[in-house]
Amino acid sequence: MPPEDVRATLPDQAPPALLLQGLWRRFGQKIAVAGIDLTVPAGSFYGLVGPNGAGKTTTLSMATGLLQPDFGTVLVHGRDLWADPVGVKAVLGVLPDGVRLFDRLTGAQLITYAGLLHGLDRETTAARTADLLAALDLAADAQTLVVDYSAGMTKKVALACALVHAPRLLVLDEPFEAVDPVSAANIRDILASYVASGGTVIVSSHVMDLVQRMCDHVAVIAGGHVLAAGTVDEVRGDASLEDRFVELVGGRVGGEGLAWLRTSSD
Ligand SMILES: Nc1ncnc2c1ncn2[C@@H]1O[C@H](COP(=O)(O)OP(=O)(O)OP(=O)(O)O)[C@@H](O)[C@H]1O
Repeated sequence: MPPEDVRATLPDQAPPALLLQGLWRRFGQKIAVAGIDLTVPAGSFYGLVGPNGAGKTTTLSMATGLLQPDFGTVLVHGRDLWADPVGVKAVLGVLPDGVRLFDRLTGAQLITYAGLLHGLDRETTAARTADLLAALDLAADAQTLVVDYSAGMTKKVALACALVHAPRLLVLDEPFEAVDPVSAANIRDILASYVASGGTVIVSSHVMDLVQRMCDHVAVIAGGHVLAAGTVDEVRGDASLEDRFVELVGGRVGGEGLAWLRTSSD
């Protein structure tokens, strides 16, 4: 068979889980995101790293339907998010930064609410809520109001809400912030098995070591631009991800400043 006929018999290549094309966003005079292009392959565990104020949260907010871009397109598994936000959000799980939750509900009620909102039936929602509370070590606090949760518990219950409908793409902004090491390890296991079963995770983090160990792809962004993107090995080369990050981003200021802060007089 000639090669072109062979190609015709192959299924179309699956689109990436997330494709960002030419995303821009300005807040007043501040350009937070200045033309970001990113391809997140389906089935990847993708890290998004960058210094404070780099534009990570703004990018992820635009990628998940929380913030309208000034320009650019967002395709989730080939579907235009901003053309069909309701349809696309059905396959999307989001843990936004600085989550505002209905915190007068208990943890169990909040996860149940998220499940029902996504159209799950009551039985499935109840079973998944119990599973998630156990997996995230929240079962003992299932009947506690979320307003009385600690920062880490709040993060975990928000993650449960992002997972309850078994999305195809999970977008997590700083999921490990304020979370204790045991819970973090449990969350990493949950995410690793989710990816192994075909799901895609994109996660922002400031912890380079974690991203290097956990993710297979990474993008470094600063000043609203992508500085480097690809597999973790491609981006870091022979260095650690942390060293490569510092090399790309710069900004080390040395220890000479703040002389007034030194307590010794000599
Ligand atoms: N609602 C807003 N109004 C005005 N400026 C904003 C707003 N949101 C973000 N910015 C600005 O846009 C830039 C990018 O912010 P963003 O929160 O996306 O950064 P980030 O990479 O997530 O930072 P961090 O790592 O500190 O969380 C910053 O300069 C920030 O001050």
